Amino acid sequence: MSPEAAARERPRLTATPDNAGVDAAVAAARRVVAALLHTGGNSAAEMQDVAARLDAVADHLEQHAPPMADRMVDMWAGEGVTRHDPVTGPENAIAPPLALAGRDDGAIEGTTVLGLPYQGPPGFVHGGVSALLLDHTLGVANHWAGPSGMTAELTLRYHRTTPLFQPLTVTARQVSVDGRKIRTEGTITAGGEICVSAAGLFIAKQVPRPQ
Ligand SMILES: CCCCCCCC/C=C\CCCCCCCC(=O)SCCNC(=O)CCNC(=O)[C@H](O)C(C)(C)COP(=O)(O)OP(=O)(O)OC[C@H]1O[C@@H](n2cnc3c(N)ncnc32)[C@H](O)[C@@H]1OP(=O)(O)O
Repeated sequence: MSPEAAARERPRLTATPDNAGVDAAVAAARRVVAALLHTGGNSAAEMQDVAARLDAVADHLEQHAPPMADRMVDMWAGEGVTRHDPVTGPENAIAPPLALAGRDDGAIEGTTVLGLPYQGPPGFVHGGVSALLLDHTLGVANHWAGPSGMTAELTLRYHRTTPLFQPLTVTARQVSVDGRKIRTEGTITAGGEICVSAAGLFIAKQVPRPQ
C-alpha cells in the first residue's frame, strides 16, 4: 500500500472540516491573517478601509453569537475530538491547522505547512509554536493510546531550525503509564530530519466539561 493510501485509511483524530459551516469562514480568516502580515505598499487610507470591513464582519458575528456559556457547552459537546482547539481545530483561525491520525503502531501522526503567522527566526518556525504543536499532539497521542491528562512538564529540544512553507510531520506516542504519571514523546520532522523533539509528563486528570 502506498504511504498516501495508508494515510487515508488511518483513523482521524481531529475534526473533519465542514465547509458548509463556520469552517469555510475560518479558512478565509486564516488567509486574511497571513495576507495582512507586512502587506507593504498599501496606503494608510486603503488599510483603514480594510479595517472597517473586517470590523463589520466581527460586529456581525458577535451580534449573532450565542451567549459565552452556551458556546462553551457547545464546543465541549460531542465526539471526543475538538473543533475549537488552537492546533487542529477547524473552527479556530489561529490553528495551522494540523490534521492528526492514528497509526497502527500506536503512535499518531499529522502533517501541516506553516506560513508567515508562525515565523520566529527569519524563514523559520517560532519555537513557541513548535511547543504548541507538540504539547497538543502529545495530548492527543495519550487519548489515542488510553489514559490521558494534563501537561505537567514539557521538555523540548530544538535540533535544527524548522522551516516555514514546507510540509512538517508531527508525531507522538505514549511511552509509559505509571499510576497517574503518563510519559509521552514526539517529534516535528521536515524532509525526514528531526527539527524538534519533545518529552512530556502528563498527570491523569480531567477538567470537567462545561454543561
Ligand atoms: C486537556 C484536556 C482536554 C480534554 C479533552 C477531551 C477531548 C480530547 C481531544 C483532544 C485532546 C486534547 C489534547 C490537549 C493537550 C493540551 C494539554 C494542555 O495544554 S493541559 C494545560 C496545561 N497544563 C496545566 O494547566 C496543568 C496545571 N497543573 C495542574 O493542574 C496540576 O499541577 C496537575 C494536574 C499537573 C497535578 O496536580 P494534582 O493535584 O492532580 O496532582 P499532584 O498530587 O500534584 O501530583 C500527582 C503526582 O504527579 C507528580 N507531579 C505533578 N506535577 C509534576 C511535575 N510538574 N513534575 C513532576 N512530577 C509532577 C506529583 O509529584 C505526584 O507524584 P506522586 O504521586 O507523589 O509520586
